[in-house]
Amino acid sequence: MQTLAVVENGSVVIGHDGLIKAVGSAEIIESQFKGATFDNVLDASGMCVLPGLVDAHTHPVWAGDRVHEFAMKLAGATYMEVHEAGGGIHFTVAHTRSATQQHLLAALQSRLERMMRAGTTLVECKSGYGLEMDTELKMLRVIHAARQSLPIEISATYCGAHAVPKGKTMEEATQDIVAVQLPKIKELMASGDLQVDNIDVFCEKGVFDLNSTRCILQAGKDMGLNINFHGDELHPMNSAHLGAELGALAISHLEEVTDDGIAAMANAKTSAVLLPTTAYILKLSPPRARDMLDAGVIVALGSDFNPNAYCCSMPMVMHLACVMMKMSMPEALAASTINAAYALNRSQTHGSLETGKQGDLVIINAPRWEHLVYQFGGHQELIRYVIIKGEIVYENEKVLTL
Ligand SMILES: N=CN[C@@H](CCC(=O)O)C(=O)O
Ligand SMILES: [Zn+2]
Repeated sequence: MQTLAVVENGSVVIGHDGLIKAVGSAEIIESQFKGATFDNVLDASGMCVLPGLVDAHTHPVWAGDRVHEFAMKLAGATYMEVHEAGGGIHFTVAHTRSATQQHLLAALQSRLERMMRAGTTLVECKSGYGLEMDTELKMLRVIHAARQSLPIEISATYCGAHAVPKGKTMEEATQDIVAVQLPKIKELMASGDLQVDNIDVFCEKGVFDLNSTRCILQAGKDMGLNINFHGDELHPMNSAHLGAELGALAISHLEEVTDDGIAAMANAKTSAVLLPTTAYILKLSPPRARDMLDAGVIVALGSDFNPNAYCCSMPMVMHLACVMMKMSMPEALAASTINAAYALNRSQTHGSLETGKQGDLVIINAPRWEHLVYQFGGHQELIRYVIIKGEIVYENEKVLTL
């Protein structure tokens, strides 16, 4: 992760199938493609071409913002105090349950477009503000519809165990998920009505304990979903051990992971999806990225976009990861591209500029790629083009000239 393969004076060729046909020295590629005709040629002289960014953790389908709770937290309330008082996830659940599918889709599309303008070309999107079958399905359908209407690529996650719904015990909620919700999702996946990739649980004191988490994740795995869950965020829960044991692809947060948990994840090749925005907003001690990297854990990053952490920008996440979690800029970029693709089981096709992979690019108007991390909040002026499968999905004519 420390050594990125930076090509000076490079070219990249993307075919009509959206895949990279060649990448490397411009001189070699020019002679290789002599006489070829191209639909479009972009002159990126003086600019940098990076792989499209991958956001490995978001909650982008919801109604009702929580700006009032931001004020409460600034005044000293903790995340769990707000949650236990019926706010937090419960507030968003009430608003999302009563929102129409159409309203949720319009909100999701505008958030995804915002992410795309910040360079994200592949994003994980969770359900989890329904906590009962109808609303969870409504959210998954909205994610499915966004996938069909926008070029940004989506990895969909069922997160019906995001909180214990009001009026149910944890055991009852677990039973409902395993015996009612997951079988229905399985049926809709089989008929092609839904495409769900991952299963998630918020494994936390006062939410889902280790046993319930195990039971839900195992049931999801049995129907072919990748395990990708919230663990060891506010309290050490042994989530890392559980994830390693179940063959989880990813565990998010991990602010409170133990040394043993880190070793178990490294051994099992379970990636850590670290979310600096959450630690920043909730004033948590930042996840121990350095210890994880030193132990050989596959570290990825995500924006954690949700009504608690309203951030759509992976460049800002990379900056925070460097400053708060002591990651280097190359590590932050690898964590937001190839490693984030790994967390979503897409590293064979996404996350780097290699022949045969998908032609997803971010082109910035700066002489060094590091500007994308360094210019905090400056991505709107820096990003010149965003390209997905060889198509320009965002073009910004107002880029700054340095
Ligand atoms: N920790 C649990 N879930 C989210 C927060 C969701 C919310 O507060 O609405 C997270 O990843 O930070
Ligand atoms: Zn989350």
